[in-house]
Amino acid sequence: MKQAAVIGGTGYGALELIRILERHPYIQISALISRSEEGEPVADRYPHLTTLVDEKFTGLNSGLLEKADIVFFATPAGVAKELLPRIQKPGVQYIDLSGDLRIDSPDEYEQWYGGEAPSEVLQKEAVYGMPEINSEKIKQAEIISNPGCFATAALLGIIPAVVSGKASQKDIIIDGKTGVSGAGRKMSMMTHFSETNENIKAYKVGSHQHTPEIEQYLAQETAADHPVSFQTHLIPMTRGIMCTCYLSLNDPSGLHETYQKFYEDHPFVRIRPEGAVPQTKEVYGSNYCDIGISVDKRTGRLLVVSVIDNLVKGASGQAVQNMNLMNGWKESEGLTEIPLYP
Ligand SMILES: NC(=O)C1=CN([C@@H]2O[C@H](COP(=O)(O)OP(=O)(O)OC[C@H]3O[C@@H](n4cnc5c(N)ncnc54)[C@H](OP(=O)(O)O)[C@@H]3O)[C@@H](O)[C@H]2O)C=CC1
Ligand SMILES: CC(=O)N[C@@H](CCC(=O)OP(=O)(O)O)C(=O)O
Repeated sequence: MKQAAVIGGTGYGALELIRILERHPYIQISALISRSEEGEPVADRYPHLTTLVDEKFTGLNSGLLEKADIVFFATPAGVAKELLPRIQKPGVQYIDLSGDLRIDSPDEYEQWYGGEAPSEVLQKEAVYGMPEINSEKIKQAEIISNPGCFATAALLGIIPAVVSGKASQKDIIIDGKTGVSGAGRKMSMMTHFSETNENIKAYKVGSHQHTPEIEQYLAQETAADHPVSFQTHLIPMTRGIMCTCYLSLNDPSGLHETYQKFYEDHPFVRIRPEGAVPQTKEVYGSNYCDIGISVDKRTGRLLVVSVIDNLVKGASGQAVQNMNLMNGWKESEGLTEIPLYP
């Protein structure tokens, strides 16, 4: 049994971690750390956890953090890069759900995230936690930089076609759509019911922070560097991300087999039958990324539709998948939840 602590205890990512970790066979939660609800019984604040979670939220300095073998940062960008070096202890594993450690170039970090880039030492120590492309490095890592939610759906959708050379890495278009829980629990006009209900809006036009992440890890897989066009839209639903990706085809033969082969050893990526496209509801509450591919013969383009639950495969589920690999446990331990339907 290992002890896990979660920092940022009252956010959606943390609450999703609690949901998964409470049923994980090798994990005991030793600390749920909150600045805003310190001392409060978790289940009083979040009644869906009644009779399931006995712990209280604690402060950062309660002493409980020191007992943890694994520390999750479910905090906004800017927190882990400051706090992690202050609490870091040898032998403890750290998994950051934020974007702090995902971008190699300090200039790019500052351009897309704002604020000062993390220290080079910390950034270099962190391994990008996308098990489908990086599992060997994850197994050796002590610090994991958990991928962004859109970046997860987009990269898993695009990589097999581009790495195999079946589609071009140039001129890729990614149309991303997300439910409102992607914005976290904090109040904002962006996610106000009246502003989102019966509405669709494009946001962060030309400035989404996952753009350099998608470009960087695509480049790492192919050794070629090309910009992508990436645009996000807010949809009136709670959970779910869909990335519809448009790529120019080089060779349409054997595409479906290429995708199946690429993910044959990866339990959380499911390739739909040829021509079929997945919907966000079909992965709701689960750690799956479902991918559908279709060839548009008229335009010579490949259409890839990739869906995830932003809080599971897009955040906390993928974080637990990484934790499993880091500890030599079965990759799917604690993550076998079947999607909720309808
Ligand atoms: N929501 C999603 O779908 C996804 C989120 N992420 C990333 O995961 C992280 C957590 O996201 P999410 O849970 O949605 O965010 P929330 O805004 O819901 O929660 C973040 C929590 O962090 C704590 N917090 C807020 N500000 C600070 C601060 N300045 N210092 C320390 N703690 C702070 C708060 O908890 P408390 O008051 O209890 O301390 C807050 O509830 C973010 O970096 C987010 O970008 C990544 C992928 C998907
Ligand atoms: C609706 C909404 O605002 N979604 C967020 C999701 C990304 C996120 O959570 O941020 P990280 O970069 O830390 O992963 C966004 O588009 O920025």
